[in-house]
Amino acid sequence: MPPTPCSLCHTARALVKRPKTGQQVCKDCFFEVFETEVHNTIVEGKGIFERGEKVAIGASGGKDSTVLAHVLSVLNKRYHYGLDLFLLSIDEGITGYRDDSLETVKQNQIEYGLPLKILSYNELYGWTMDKIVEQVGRRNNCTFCGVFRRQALDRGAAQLGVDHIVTGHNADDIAETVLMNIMRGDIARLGRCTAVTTQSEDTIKRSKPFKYAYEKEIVMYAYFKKLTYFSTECIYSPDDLEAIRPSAIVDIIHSGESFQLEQSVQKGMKAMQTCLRCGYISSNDLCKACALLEGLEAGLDRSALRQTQANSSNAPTGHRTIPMFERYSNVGASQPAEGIEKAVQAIEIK
Ligand SMILES: Nc1ncnc2c1ncn2[C@@H]1O[C@H](COP(=O)(O)OP(=O)(O)OP(=O)(O)O)[C@@H](O)[C@H]1O
Repeated sequence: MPPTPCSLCHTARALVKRPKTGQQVCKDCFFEVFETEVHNTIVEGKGIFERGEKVAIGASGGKDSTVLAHVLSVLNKRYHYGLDLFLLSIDEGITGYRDDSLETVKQNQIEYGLPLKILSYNELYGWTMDKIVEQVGRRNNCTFCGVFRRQALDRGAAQLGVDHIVTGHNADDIAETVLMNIMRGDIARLGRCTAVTTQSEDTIKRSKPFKYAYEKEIVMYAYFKKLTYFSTECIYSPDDLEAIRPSAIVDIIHSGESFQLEQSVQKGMKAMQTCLRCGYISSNDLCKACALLEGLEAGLDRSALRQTQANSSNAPTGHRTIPMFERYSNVGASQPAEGIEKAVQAIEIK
């Protein structure tokens, strides 16, 4: 059988079938469409960046944030965005996982020539995830990690004097979040989770340039570009987390986008304030991280999760606390794993 020609350039041999469109394309055209689609997401509407903006890339060393760092560096030069890019990594303190992935980020720092800042949970909260899991067990540890990471990224950005954080959340992640919010009936989050950029008063701007990028295509891009990334799943993630995957990813995102929040519902939603104890943005007297930390410090196990009603501005004597949040306090990278190779080979046209 003669080789299939690329459906875009019609000259080179098609090497892959795009998971997003089914088009059979050559490697160069795949790179080109992938990068152009990310650029389109970035410039759509008002655009997510402002010229000269300082932007921190949330860098975990995994495929998504590694490809994001690479593609943003490329697009920044190609389209003259004029961005000042940084890598920002949060070290959750997970032995045998984050310590290894941080080595990958350090390699990316050299490869992309971007400054890197690492901020650890230990430094910020006095707790590592290893210690938290020892105390609360594995079942609910993701709640602690998620709350702590969100705030740690904001604090790391503030220390860098950066006003904008971009993360590698992809279309599959967003589709999953849309479904979870529909199932939970969480209208407020449903409204927010499909936005490319989110920012409320006093919070650091967050954007997801990979909103429409399929996870499989991100993996393909990393594989064909031979990027250095870390491909192990978090050792504390529950086994069934990704067992159910939606197929019509973009359709789900679009259905989430079309949900409109009635004004009467919006009025009933809690107003944001700042945490009485650490000054971070919060909808309660204490932010979630301070409330969780108080439970941990009190020696509680899984019930620490329910201790979110604490509301005193003073922490109990002897408890560790989080430093005050100040926006402008301190202005101042492995081979693809076998599994990934197999996944790419499955969609490669032989
Ligand atoms: N420890 C971290 N430090 C900095 N940013 C992080 C960290 N963990 C996650 N992020 C950011 O949040 C995004 C989504 O994180 P998630 O845990 O869902 O990882 P993922 O889908 O495996 O992404 P990746 O492949 O980049 O690890 C990442 O792409 C990255 O931008």
